[in-house]
Amino acid sequence: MTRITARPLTAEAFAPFGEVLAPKSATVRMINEGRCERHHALATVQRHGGEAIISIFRSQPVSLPYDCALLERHPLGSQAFMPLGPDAWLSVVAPDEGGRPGAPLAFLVPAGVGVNLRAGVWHGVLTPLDRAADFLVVDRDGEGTNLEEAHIAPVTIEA
Ligand SMILES: NC(=O)N[C@@H](O)C(=O)O
Ligand code: NI
Repeated sequence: MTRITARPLTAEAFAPFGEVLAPKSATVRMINEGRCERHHALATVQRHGGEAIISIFRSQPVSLPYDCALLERHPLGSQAFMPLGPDAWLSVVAPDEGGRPGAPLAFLVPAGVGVNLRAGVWHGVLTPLDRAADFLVVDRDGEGTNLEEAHIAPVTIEA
């Protein structure tokens, strides 16, 4: 079975798949009479028709080593995950190769950091680590099929 190691999340490494959602000095706009930093437009909500919605995902965890055998993508819209709790979590993504996922990559996402997956990006379903967790999720709802799943040869993700 293929084994991969979860790697630290960086904006550069994640750029082919989406954006990192974390305070970023380059985007700061001072608002509220100077009392608040607005970290502006860290990512864009993509949607083809339908509407952008905000949900909370209350997910059971996984633990490393984790066997990932199912990836999915949302062709009609982006999907952003922002943890509401104090824990680090795992984001699994993969390039597209002729309509199927290529070799997955696993990113360790620090506590308090989120990601926005661009429309059509292959990813593993939400994977909190070791403890159940709540995530704020911004994605697209509406007409059309916005979920495509791909069963892959299991990949074991290690710390
Ligand atoms: N299916 C669903 O809403 N969740 C997945 O898209 C996921 O990425 O967790
Ligand atoms: Ni998804």
